[in-house]
Amino acid sequence: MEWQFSADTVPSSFVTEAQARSLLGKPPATGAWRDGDPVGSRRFLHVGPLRFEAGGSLGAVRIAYETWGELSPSRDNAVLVLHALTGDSHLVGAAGDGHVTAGWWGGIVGPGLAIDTDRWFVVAPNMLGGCQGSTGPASLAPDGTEWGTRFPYLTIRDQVAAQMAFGDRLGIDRWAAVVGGSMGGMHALEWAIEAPERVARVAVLAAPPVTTADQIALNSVQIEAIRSDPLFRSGDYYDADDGPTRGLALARRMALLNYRSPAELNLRFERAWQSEISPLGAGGRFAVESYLDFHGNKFTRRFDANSYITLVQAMDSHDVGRGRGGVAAALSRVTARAVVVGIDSDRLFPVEGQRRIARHLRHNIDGADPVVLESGYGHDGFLIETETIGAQLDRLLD
Ligand SMILES: CC(=O)SCCNC(=O)CCNC(=O)[C@H](O)C(C)(C)COP(=O)(O)OP(=O)(O)OC[C@H]1O[C@@H](n2cnc3c(N)ncnc32)[C@H](O)[C@@H]1OP(=O)(O)O
Ligand SMILES: N[C@@H](CCO)C(=O)O
Repeated sequence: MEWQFSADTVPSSFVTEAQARSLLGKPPATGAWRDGDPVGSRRFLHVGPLRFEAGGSLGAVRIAYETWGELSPSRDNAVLVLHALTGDSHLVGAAGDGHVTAGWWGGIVGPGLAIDTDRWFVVAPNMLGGCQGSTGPASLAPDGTEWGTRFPYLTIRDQVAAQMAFGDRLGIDRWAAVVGGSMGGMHALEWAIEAPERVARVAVLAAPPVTTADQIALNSVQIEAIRSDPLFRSGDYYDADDGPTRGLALARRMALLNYRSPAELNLRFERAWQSEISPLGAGGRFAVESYLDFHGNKFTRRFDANSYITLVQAMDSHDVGRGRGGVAAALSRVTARAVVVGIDSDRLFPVEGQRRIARHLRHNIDGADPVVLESGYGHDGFLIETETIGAQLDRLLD
């Protein structure tokens, strides 16, 4: 266990596209990261122009993605895996540039695993608005500077529209399965509702049919934590030497409280006190505070604050029933064979949401019920409980 971070640590920030281009010796103009260019194990495709629900638009959109396995000659074995709020395209460790990283679903995707890459062609895009290669607020606009606050307001449906255009460019008319957890589960649900003819199977893990007032409230204090950091500079911080790392780290601490369960935190950290690194002499911190600080600070090195706000607001927009006659009517459009998984200790997206989804799906493999996993890990159980989550995906794909 490492203890090197304190609440006062000022971490180095997320690396923007402009900085990355400079490090790679690429000219600071927009247009690099051409279609098919590999960067590590990532590739890129451009789609667009796209118009968005709230009225904004983007002339061109870059989608970063990774794939595993082989597409069959009849193109009928493609599985789309959609990541959660702060995830990315990197499902499985790869040695693209000699650097091996674990990937966020390494226990689920791979040869002989639940999503068996000897059988399925697995595609994982980074979502529109993100900051791991796809176009987002930290990407360069046509004028060569970051979009920043000029980036359009996005909804979950806008992000799925971008994923559909991406699927078109890949030449995949129909997915053998669309799988997503948390925010990725919102996307998966939208796919199955909006384009039932393109989705043979769908897995919705730890995601709700609508983002509730309670969940919007949890998101709103996180957004405010970022905005109230003076270094946020109303969103125009890309040219500054320092950014809103303190506000972003605080937002992540708040979010983490909803990602884990009270029982886990109590069991794991108890009232343990640590004073080894205290800057206060006689002071110190509770171990759980140190844990939150650690994750808050670590997060600022991989995520952009404007992107975080864009994605959280997209989650707030989620309501499968909007303009479709309500939740039940929307869900009744789904023709895909489905599995819906909830986690009993999830305090972010409680099981009641998954019950509501399962109740209205015509081809849910468990009838009117979701699968409810018993796990102490809370919402993050869909990332941690790979054996039990894998078993449910296995049932769907069998
Ligand atoms: C699809 C997607 O959602 S992708 C995004 C998923 N990734 C994330 O969310 C990134 C943040 N990470 C996490 O939330 C978690 O690591 C998970 C969900 C991925 C995995 O959970 P766990 O295996 O339970 O990891 P846990 O939350 O215990 O974190 C472990 C880290 O906390 C550190 N830690 C644990 N206790 C303490 C403490 N008291 N003080 C400081 N640091 C601590 C550990 O040293 C370890 O550090 P490391 O990441 O450098 O190895
Ligand atoms: N740990 C996940 C939780 C949200 O589902 C993430 O950061 O994306």
